[in-house]
Amino acid sequence: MIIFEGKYNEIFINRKTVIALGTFDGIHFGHRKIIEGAVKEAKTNNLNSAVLTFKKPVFSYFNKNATNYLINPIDIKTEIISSLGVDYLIYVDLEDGFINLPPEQFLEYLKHNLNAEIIVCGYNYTFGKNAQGDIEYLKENAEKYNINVIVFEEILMENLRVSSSLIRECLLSGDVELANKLLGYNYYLKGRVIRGKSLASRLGFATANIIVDRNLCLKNGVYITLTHYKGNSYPSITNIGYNPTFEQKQRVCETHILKFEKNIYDKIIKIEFMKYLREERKFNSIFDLQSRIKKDIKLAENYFKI
Ligand SMILES: Cc1cc2nc3c(=O)[nH]c(=O)nc-3n(C[C@H](O)[C@H](O)[C@H](O)COP(=O)(O)O)c2cc1C
Ligand SMILES: Nc1ncnc2c1ncn2[C@@H]1O[C@H](COP(=O)(O)OP(=O)(O)O)[C@@H](O)[C@H]1O
Repeated sequence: MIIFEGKYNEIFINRKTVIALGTFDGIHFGHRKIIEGAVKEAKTNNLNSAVLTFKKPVFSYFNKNATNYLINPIDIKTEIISSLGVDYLIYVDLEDGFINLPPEQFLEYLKHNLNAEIIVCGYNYTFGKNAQGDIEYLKENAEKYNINVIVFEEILMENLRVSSSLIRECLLSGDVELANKLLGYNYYLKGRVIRGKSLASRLGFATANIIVDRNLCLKNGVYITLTHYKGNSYPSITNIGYNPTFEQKQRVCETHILKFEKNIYDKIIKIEFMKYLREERKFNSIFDLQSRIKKDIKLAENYFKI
């Protein structure tokens, strides 16, 4: 997969493309249908598949005070899109006027810069200045540019409409199980293990720490998780937040891997979130924190039946 990023008017693709359009935060079940649709259409018509998207949701660009808006960190978004067999991934900057393009210039851009033959999007896709462009506009006007439009209908799961905003709500309220169902995969984070406060010897539990974006829409607290390291997966327990007991400044994701004793500093780990257990709390002493973590570990052992 070739990745383009930056100013929209500096991006050019020579080959003819089928382009999936959307913000695709979460790359949930519905998003994957759209992207897989573009890949399939490209194969059938001997074209190249592309995804035109952004690194963060458009509303976070308009509302500079927005927090906790992001489902996927960017490397994970890229990884999932790549796994779907896409040829070109285009991350357009939100800062340089792209989202304010009048609808006809948007179509012109798709044709002249990105060589679009077919565009694929979801039923509620909007684009351009003040979201003036919608599916109706595309259907009526794309023909002038020799572009075919394929629209995917909404997807329901347990009578709920699968959407990024519903998944954000689930993750922010601790309902990881429902978020995982709607995503169609278990929510995960990935990162390089860094050095922390080196409290394991005092606390009795080693924790592998990775830095997380402060705007990830994942509720702070303790989770039952599955940690992947070097091709193996291990039951684990993870705290995400600011360690109020120690008044830490940085948001950290700390994982104690059960029945595991290895130095994994600087190694990449992947943490899959299975179940939210409790809020992060300020404890009066390390001893109190320690006995609560023992309880958390018991809960994880019961969950994994180990
Ligand atoms: C399962 C688990 C639960 C935790 N719960 C809390 C908590 O409620 N409050 C808190 O301040 N820190 C909590 N922590 C974080 C610990 O304070 C932190 O892991 C410890 O200070 C070690 O930090 P270090 O890895 O930087 O040395 C938890 C850690 C784990 C692994
Ligand atoms: N069961 C385990 N779970 C997580 N990390 C472990 C485990 N056993 C050993 N480690 C190692 O110990 C390190 C964490 O030790 P810790 O004293 O908590 O230090 P730090 O504060 O630097 O994270 C991890 O980064 C990892 O290399």
